[in-house]
Amino acid sequence: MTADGTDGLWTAPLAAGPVSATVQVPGSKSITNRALLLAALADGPSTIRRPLRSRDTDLMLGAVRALGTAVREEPGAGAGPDWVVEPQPLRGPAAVDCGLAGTVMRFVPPVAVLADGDISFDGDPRARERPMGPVLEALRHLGAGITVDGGGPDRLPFTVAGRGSLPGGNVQIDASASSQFVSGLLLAAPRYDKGVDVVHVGPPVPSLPHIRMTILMLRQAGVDVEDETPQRWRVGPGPIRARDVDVEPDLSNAAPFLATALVTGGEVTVGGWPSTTTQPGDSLRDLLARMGAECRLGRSGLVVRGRGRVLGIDADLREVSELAPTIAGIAALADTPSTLRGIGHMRGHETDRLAALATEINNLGGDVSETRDGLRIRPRPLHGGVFRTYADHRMATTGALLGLVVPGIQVEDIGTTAKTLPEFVDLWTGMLGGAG
Ligand SMILES: O=C(O)C1=C[C@@H](OP(=O)(O)O)[C@@H](O)[C@H](O)C1
Ligand SMILES: C=C(OP(=O)(O)O)C(=O)O
Repeated sequence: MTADGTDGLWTAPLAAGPVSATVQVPGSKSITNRALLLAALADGPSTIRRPLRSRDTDLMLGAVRALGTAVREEPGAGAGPDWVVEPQPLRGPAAVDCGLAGTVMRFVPPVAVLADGDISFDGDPRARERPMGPVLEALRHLGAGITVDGGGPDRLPFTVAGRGSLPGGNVQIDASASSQFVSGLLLAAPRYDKGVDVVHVGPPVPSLPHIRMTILMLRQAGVDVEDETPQRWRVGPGPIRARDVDVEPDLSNAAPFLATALVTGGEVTVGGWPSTTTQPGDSLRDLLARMGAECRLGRSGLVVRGRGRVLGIDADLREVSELAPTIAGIAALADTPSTLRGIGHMRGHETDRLAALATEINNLGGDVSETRDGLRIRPRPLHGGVFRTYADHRMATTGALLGLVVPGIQVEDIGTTAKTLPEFVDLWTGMLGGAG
């Protein structure tokens, strides 16, 4: 069933005027899923406060529980319960459903090698196409036994033969398709006999802030991590200390809400914006300012104000590709052209996001072309129509953003936002309730 309960199409609400609102976005997917995994590997119980509840985090919860970890809910300060995680010896056999979650498919196999039995992995049809090879090759090199079901290329579905331990050590990896390949190895590495020494060899690694997030969370858990040499990360063996984690709001999920201020000439505040963070969404302050907004970080949160003009941008988004669909949506509504670069790896995300954005914006009358590693966007007046989403939460929120100012946009499968933000429709319509 879809949000409108009828034909699978959600009529995106048009903003009646400049939108003025304050929005609280739920917790970060990336922090929640790292915290869950580290808690499952830790030396004692811990609490995750204000975790994100969404499809991706439920899948990670399912994965750690399948491996034997006890997780119970407890009333907390957030909208939903906190999670109390009690690590247990990791056990197999078990089956892990990755859904379409990159964090589950890339972070859990390096942990599954530590279980005492076979752990099988599968996911959505699209998950079977997402890049996995370098992770499986690296794990085999570090001593793991992994068989791809059906004997095909290194993709889902596959089975990890958990043997209770892994030698670990030195490994080279091409992480140009996803930073998650590196993060996954680093998160499990303290529990390997020799830790790991990972060297990236290949074209640049995307989404480096997410690797910095991994390193920070490991260090906060008392793990020895060296990252002084570019493209090289070393994690020493040793305990992962149990620690309670407060999950920050998901700053990437804040993007379409803040973009609303820019494209409607209004003012939107996202509460609880951290003063320092490893989340790539913090770059919105710079990106939205370059596109014409005024951004102010204060006690109430991040305040973004539109000033009537929306400027195109020439930006390398390699480090912050989670923001690219929103930036592309703003660019399609701008007064001047944009070039988005450094995001070729987005062809391996929930869908081929470069193709999807170009196709769907062009279907509304836009002029977007794909380049080798990005998009060129020449603004043109858009018209209504169906905006297809390809099971991609960020396509869905981009369709909603365009629909604020282009009458008659219908977003297909708005429910796909449940991947990281099940409350999207409520938050969106709540935000517009304040439109003047
Ligand atoms: O480690 C993480 O939590 C993530 C890393 C990034 O992946 P890529 O490096 O594949 O872009 C990001 O796009 C994804 O949404 C979350
Ligand atoms: C790329 C994304 O997700 P995943 O963690 O599945 O890679 C994303 O959320 O934009």
